[in-house]
Amino acid sequence: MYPIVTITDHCRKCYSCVRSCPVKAIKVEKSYTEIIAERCIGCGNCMSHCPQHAKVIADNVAVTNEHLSSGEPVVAVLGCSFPSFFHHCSPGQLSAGLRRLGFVEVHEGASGVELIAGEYRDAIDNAKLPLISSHCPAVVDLVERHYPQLIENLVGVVTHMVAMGRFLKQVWEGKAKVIYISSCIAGKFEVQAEQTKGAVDVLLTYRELESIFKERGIDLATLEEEPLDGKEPHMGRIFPLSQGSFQAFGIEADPLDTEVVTAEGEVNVMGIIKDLAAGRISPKLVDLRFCYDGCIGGPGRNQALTEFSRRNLVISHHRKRIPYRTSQAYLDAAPVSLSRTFADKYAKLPTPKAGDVKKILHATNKFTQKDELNCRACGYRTCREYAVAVFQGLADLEMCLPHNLQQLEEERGRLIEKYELAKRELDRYGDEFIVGSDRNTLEVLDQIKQVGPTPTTVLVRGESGTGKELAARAIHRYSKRNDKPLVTVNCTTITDSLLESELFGHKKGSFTGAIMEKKGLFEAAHGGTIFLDEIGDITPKLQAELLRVLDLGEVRPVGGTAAKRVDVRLIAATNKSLEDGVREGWFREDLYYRLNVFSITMPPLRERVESIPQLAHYFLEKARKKLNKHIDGIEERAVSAMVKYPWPGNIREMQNVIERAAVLTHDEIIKLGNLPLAFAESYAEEAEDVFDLRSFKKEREPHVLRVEKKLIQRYLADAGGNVSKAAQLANIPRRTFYRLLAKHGLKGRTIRAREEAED
Ligand SMILES: Nc1ncnc2c1ncn2[C@@H]1O[C@H](COP(=O)(O)OP(=O)(O)OP(=O)(O)O)[C@@H](O)[C@H]1O
Repeated sequence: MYPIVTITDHCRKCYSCVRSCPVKAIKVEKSYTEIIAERCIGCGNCMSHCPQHAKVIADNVAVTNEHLSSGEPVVAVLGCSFPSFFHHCSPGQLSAGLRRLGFVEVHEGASGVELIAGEYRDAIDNAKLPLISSHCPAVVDLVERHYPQLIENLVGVVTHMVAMGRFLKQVWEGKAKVIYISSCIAGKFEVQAEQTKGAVDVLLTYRELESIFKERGIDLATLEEEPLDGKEPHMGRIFPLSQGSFQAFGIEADPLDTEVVTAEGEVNVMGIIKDLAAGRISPKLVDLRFCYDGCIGGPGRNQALTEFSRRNLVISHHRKRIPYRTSQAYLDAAPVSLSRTFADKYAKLPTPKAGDVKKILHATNKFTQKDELNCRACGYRTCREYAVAVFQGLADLEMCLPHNLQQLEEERGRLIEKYELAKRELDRYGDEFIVGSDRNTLEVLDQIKQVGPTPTTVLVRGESGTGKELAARAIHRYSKRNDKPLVTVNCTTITDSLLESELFGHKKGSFTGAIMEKKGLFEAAHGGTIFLDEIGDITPKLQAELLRVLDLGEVRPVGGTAAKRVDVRLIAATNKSLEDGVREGWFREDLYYRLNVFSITMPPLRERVESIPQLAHYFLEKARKKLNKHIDGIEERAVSAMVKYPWPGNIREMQNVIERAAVLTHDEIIKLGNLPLAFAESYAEEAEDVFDLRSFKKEREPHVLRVEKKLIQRYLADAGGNVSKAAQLANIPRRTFYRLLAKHGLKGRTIRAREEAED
């Protein structure tokens, strides 16, 4: 199993691991970062620096427990730095605890240091090349995986851990398992490496051991001390300290000696290795440890203690007397082979060709040296290093934070623009429909339904407030683009100079105030419809540009040369006569023909009189909702006044009049008195007409009656007073004739006789 694993759910891609990895052994996957096993040297930096604890040591607790319960003898070896971790108990108590777990013997790894000390002294004496110490497994991995040219410089001696393993296996004739307990992560690689395999069975960290004690309920500080096993080490115990290896190996070290160089910590070690690889230095021996503070600073160290305390604990352990029980087998043991070989494990990454890096830099908006911020947010030291990593498949383009921020900022701008557009639309129109059932309105609706689904440009004409914009919206709604934006622009509300940039966008710096590139409304409407209201008011320059857009289907941002393709349907509106414009020269004839492909004329409200009551109630409903006021309806007299009123401001005026009346009324009904004075006047005129009509009726009545009486008398006379005959002559029913006689107080023959007498 690989010694360091990623808990992918915990990884938040902060790139701390990328930043802290000295050898580019981290690959960025879609949602987490992963260790590249072939490149990793086990230094544990990625683990120590991960704020989310997403990189952890692979768990060896289970395998340890398996060995302990297998019935086979298992021997524990305590790494040299153990006193700086288990400082709440004595070594004897630790030994007792380990025995309780089932270990048959407990040794100190420091004895292994003393096993290899002689080998080191010999190697130095016989050195023909600058030697690199091989007791730090991270350094060995660094050379094997990244600087294979230095493999022959490595001292061909095993680490003290492997030395101990081999020694114990020999004494136990291979019948015991050896578990080494340490703070070193790289040691886990060494346990598995081909050249050192078999010496140690498991490398358990101090923390893992601590968790086993906890799990078993063993409190070390309360235990009776038990002796440790094997040969008691001496100077080997100071090996884990910074520069402790020379004393432990018995090598005279002079601080002024340039032949024997010692270095600890990533930066120093990397520097020396690079110098050696480049042939810049050639000392006799470089003694290296990848961890700062030597082996007491390993990734599995006790982090609650300072380096100073850890150092003191190791030194005081060295000075103390420790209970030991050394069996004869260890005293009689034959020497064991401590040599080893190394392998070339170099895994080459692809090298970018000329232009590859540039292409990647361009993709993250870096065109000049100044654009390369080298901010390290991606984890790489420079933008170029990062671009190379992208090329090598280790990093991806999304890791560049400044680029991401810029993109987000742009996206935010686009969203704000979209939001503003949508809000503007919603505020003004909501989901309004064309109301009205008069002949003219129905005709317009028919035209809208016909032209809507086609891609044809539409020119909507009509007086102000007749619903031209509403018609444009309806056309868009009936079109096949109704899932795409409808962008409306009133050409008179923006100054001429700004309108052009508003419509077509502008390049950064194209005019004062153009601090960043801006997309135009034509682009915002891409795929949908643009409605240009008051088209008769645009400048000749804009007319020319608009013609270009309509002819070529592309826009040219202000200050830019490159055109952008747009797919936009145009609906224009005007209340001006464009024909007059063409005649008088203020409107381009070619644009006029381009716009006037299909024209719809919105009738004025005075030509939709039949729909006035319906519209009035529709707007009352809207006002009621807007004002949240309880209003039942509109008084009959007020409706009549509206029907009579000429509505110069058309439907918009009606909407305003009703909303105003709804505000003013104190009753639950809108009355004539709530309408502007002009309505009361038009109502009074109508009332006067009615009065005149009545007086006419009054005047006419007596004349009609007189003529009617005379006629009846004549028919009666002609019929010789015979009523039936008279009715026949008059061609009306007899019953009706009798009613008329009664109405005028006449009688058949008597009438005649009297008439004759009168004559
Ligand atoms: N038939 C209708 N049914 C319902 N509401 C209407 C109708 N016609 C117009 N309106 C409303 O009247 C108001 C004015 O309409 P619109 O803005 O479409 O007119 P316009 O002709 O474009 O005006 P202008 O020429 O001044 O721009 C809007 O609130 C609109 O919703």
